[in-house]
Amino acid sequence: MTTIYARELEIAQLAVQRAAILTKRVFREKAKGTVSKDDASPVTIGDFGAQALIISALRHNFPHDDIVAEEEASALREDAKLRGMIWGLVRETKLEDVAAEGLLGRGVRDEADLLDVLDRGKSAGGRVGRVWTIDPIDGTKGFLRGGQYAIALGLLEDGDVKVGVLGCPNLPVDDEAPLDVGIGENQTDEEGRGVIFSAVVGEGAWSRPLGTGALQEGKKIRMKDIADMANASFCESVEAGHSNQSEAAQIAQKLGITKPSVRMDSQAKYGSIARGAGDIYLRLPTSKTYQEKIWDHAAGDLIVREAGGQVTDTKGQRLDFGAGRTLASNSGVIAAPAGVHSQVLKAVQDVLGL
Ligand SMILES: Nc1ncnc2c1ncn2[C@@H]1O[C@H](COP(=O)(O)O)[C@@H](O)[C@H]1OP(=O)(O)O
Ligand SMILES: [Mg+2]
Ligand SMILES: [Mg+2]
Ligand SMILES: [Mg+2]
Repeated sequence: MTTIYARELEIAQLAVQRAAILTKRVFREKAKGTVSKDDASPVTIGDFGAQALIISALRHNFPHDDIVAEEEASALREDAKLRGMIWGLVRETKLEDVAAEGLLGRGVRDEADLLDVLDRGKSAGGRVGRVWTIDPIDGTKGFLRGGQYAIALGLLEDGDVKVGVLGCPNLPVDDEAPLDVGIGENQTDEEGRGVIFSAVVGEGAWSRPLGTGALQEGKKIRMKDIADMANASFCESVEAGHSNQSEAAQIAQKLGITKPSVRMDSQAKYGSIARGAGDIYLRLPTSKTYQEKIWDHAAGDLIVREAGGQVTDTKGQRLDFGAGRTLASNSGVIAAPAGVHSQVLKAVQDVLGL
């Protein structure tokens, strides 16, 4: 199905699938080992564990590639209890399919190696060479409340996204399921939930069930054409601090959208519009100082574009993943089907006064 990035795609999907086994287990456990980071955002043993598993798979398969990952080990160096909990999870989490697990390599050796592995994600990124971006749990707040979250992995080459994988354990497998199935709180990993979206540049985007063994068969996904804006649905963050929801409502009204927005955590929004469950994703800056992180957008950006969408910031510029660890040259995100993107952008710019 794919040519030049076939191996990267396979390893990335298996690594995400294995990480999801760990995060689902943490979700079921009472003690999630939640600690607060410097910016007051939460991180759990699920975030650390998933990052360690993904990096160990990349270290084995692509030892020369750089990695930009959200988490780092400093909090664990001082905290033996937390470190021990994470090590236990990492050691025990394996894909059920022995051949698939074998492809991911030997894994993390011991607690000291766990810290080293986590700290391999400190690359500065940039415009040169191969750089993986990892968000081990995107939407940690969603994860904690039982809403949507995603495990996000992207491969950049010279600053461009070439491969994107999003594991969404709480989204319905069914690409036809309505956008508002699986949002809100206390989603459980009952039957019929858990999907992996993936894309390779120039080759399209796929969805497949998020399993626990070898990869299941994928289906091509496409965005829906919007024939009538009145029936379009748009999604945005649950968190009012992450995106300006009152401006988004004005933009929707200007476009003639009549349905209320669907609020969903994480890059599950990108996956949902890519498969046509929703139409438009708006993320409008709430502050002049917050810079979006590349791991929060790389996979989603490619999946939407390969499904027939266009993704820009509010200035109409493509997201610039070569700028470093953050999207320093961008402001906000507008993702929509290519045929209506310019119309949506114009409404955004009118409302924001750009
Ligand atoms: N002030 C902020 N503005 C925008 N996004 C933020 C802010 N603080 C954290 N984030 C990140 O926004 C993403 C969640 O997106 P959404 O709001 O669409 O669910 C997360 O990646 C979260 O990080 P994290 O990965 O730590 O959860
Ligand atoms: Mg975080
Ligand atoms: Mg994130
Ligand atoms: Mg995260």
